[in-house]
Amino acid sequence: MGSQHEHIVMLPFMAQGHIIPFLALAKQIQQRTGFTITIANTPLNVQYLRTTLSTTSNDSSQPSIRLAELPFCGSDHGLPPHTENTESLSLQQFVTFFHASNTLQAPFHSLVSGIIEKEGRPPLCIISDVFFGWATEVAKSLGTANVTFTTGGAYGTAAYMSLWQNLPHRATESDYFAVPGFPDTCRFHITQLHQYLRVADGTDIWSRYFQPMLANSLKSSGWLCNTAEEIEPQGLEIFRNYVKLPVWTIGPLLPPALLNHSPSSGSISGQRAWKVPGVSPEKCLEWLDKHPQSSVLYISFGSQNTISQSQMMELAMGLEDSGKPFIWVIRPPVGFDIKCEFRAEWLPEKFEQRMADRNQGLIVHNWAPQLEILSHKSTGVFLSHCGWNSVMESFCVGVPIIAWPLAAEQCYNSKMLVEDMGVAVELTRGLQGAVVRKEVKRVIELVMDSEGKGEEMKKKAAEIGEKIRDAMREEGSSLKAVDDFVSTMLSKRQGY
Ligand SMILES: O=c1ccn([C@@H]2O[C@H](COP(=O)(O)OP(=O)(O)O[C@H]3O[C@H](CO)[C@@H](O)[C@H](O)[C@H]3O)[C@@H](O)[C@H]2O)c(=O)[nH]1
Repeated sequence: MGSQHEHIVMLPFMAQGHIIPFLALAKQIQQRTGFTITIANTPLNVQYLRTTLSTTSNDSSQPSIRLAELPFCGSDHGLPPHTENTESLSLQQFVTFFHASNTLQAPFHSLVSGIIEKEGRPPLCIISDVFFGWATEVAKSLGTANVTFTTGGAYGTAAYMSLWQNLPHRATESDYFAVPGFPDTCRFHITQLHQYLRVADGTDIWSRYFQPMLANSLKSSGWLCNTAEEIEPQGLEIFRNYVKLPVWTIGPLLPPALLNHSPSSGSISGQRAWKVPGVSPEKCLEWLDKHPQSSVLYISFGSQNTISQSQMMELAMGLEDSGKPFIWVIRPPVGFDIKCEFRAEWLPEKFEQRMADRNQGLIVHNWAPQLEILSHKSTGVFLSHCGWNSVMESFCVGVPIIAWPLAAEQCYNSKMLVEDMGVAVELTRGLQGAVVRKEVKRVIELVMDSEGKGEEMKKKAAEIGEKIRDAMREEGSSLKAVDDFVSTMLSKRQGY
């Protein structure tokens, strides 16, 4: 399709949950068009991208995905040195990091100018993260188009945008409230708002980042959304009505090995660079091999969230009481430096040893080979914070979810999974949410014991998995949307 010499520049936000789908999108477009793609990011993220590209790719398209470094120095903004990704942030550093990310605008402008100088014309378009609203200004000043990519789903992104753009929210604890853009029958609860959003009024430090960023991204030429028409039709209707711009549903962007996975094909392997040493994929897989089919609960709160120490204790006790096998990825609890070493005191006395002796639990520190674990036949349920990538990865292999949303749009993802899709049960929400060992045990048993609710959720997860595979097939809706997006950009080129 189109000219081989077209060039697209991509700018993901500096977070694993954003970089991973951006890279998958770059590969998808590159393979379908032969265009050159440049992914711009800060040096450490570029290093990760380079390693991932060299680990996972054995095709000749590689040289056409270029990586460009944008200078960024965390310590200039009061952040610890080498802070370039949300995975290394403590909770209170997030807002500083978000504001600091605005300083990438000037180097990004220079990068795109340099490309124009070299190639004699602007790139076909800039695909920028929803968190880099200023990319619309860069694109406009350099005579190219800007398309915003949300790495979340449609429902979650629409709720997130509407809630930040329609401040304040002053419902009382018992109150449900309407959210502009959502049907009146679809009410949200105050506990579904992150603590920052509950007090935001447009003048606070969080609103001062989010409001202009979202307003700017609504000035782009259109949106790419990491979902498929078949997965969340209502969410897409709400999202399209909200942004009032073309929306291409090009996802969910998952590794081909996961999309082609079947229960009989065994766990997939080697999909990503190893970010932080936790435990080797081999050790996880060996451990899983020792457990019966669908018997293991996998627990992870994604790449940037964690829970409180008291919640961690209750979760551990509930797990032990349930007797179910589990793999639990543990990041330091709230209040501890995110880079600090694992400490046994976060868990009940001798918990890790006891779980190992009984072969009940495997604790993984910081980062696990998630795709390998989810695609293993022994994994039956995922206790997840409901980051969109985790949700899609889980359904792709037919694994239902116990939801514990923590931040960003996760509460809205969870709401849709529980209320509209019936594919998750919510254990609790946020850092303030009550977690009691008895309830942990009850919910685990409800979902993991094969009769009734658990069985129904598993069936629904597998159905969504089928929809994902359909959308991502050659003639499927999502690949058609990629082609349509590229054709639209090519036909618009003359207009810029
Ligand atoms: O130990 C780990 C932890 C994570 N991952 C991978 O990292 C990604 C994490 O993405 P996601 O599940 O979406 O969670 P977050 O990292 O929290 O993602 C951020 O970005 C998402 C996409 O915009 C949002 O939906 C989330 O709310 C936001 O927190 C997934 O691909 C995981 O497979 C691993 O491989 N190993």
